[in-house]
Amino acid sequence: MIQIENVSLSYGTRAVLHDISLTLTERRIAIIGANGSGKSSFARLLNGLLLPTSGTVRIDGQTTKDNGKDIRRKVGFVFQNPDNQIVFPVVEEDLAFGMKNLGFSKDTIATKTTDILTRYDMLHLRDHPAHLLSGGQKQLLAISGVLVMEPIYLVLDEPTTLLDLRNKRRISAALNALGQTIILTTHDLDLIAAYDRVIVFDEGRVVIDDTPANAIPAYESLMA
Ligand SMILES: Nc1ncnc2c1ncn2[C@@H]1O[C@H](COP(=O)(O)OP(=O)(O)OP(=O)(O)O)[C@@H](O)[C@H]1O
Repeated sequence: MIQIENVSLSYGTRAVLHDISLTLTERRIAIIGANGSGKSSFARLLNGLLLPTSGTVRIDGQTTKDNGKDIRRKVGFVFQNPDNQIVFPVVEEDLAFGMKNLGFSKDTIATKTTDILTRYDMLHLRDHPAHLLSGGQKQLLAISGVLVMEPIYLVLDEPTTLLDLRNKRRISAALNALGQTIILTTHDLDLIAAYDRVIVFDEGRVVIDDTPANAIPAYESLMA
């Protein structure tokens, strides 16, 4: 369970999130809102990439402030642009990096690499230069690099924004098939139509928190 208790966030003197309290228990949660409404900042609070200026973010009882290492293991984070996440030149090396850091054995790393590449039809790309992958393949590699570390929660910041329709659908299907709890920010309302919960941010505040059937039309009215 993720508990956000009276969380505010400022960058210097600029306040961008204001006194947010939420308990996140559903398996599929979407965060939507206008540009600059604070979605990415909120997402980054969930795995301790950012710490609140005031208030507390608690993951299964542990605060992000005091348990950074555990939290980053539990809460995987996928950035909007996979180029910011893929750090090694070859696909296999990039997947191995996080697992090596966690102390996984060579055999485990090899098996998990084969498994995840097979799952996403990319086994033939094992020795391929990562920068030559297509946009969709890069995003799948970025997601794979997080999944092999076995997070319980997966936070994704606009995972389909840079993708064409075919790749959007591919990523959407890949996410739907996962057992993890997913929290994602997006402008892609089709992606979240079957989600359990949609939270709408406006100027750093939660203004709608409902099912997609209710929240999406309410958001569209807000933006009209
Ligand atoms: N590192 C930073 N330093 C200062 N201000 C920042 C920083 N990151 C974001 N901001 C500001 O915080 C506010 C919220 O930004 P954030 O990226 O969280 O919004 P967002 O809803 O994700 O926007 P978008 O839909 O455009 O990605 C914006 O006004 C932005 O300019």
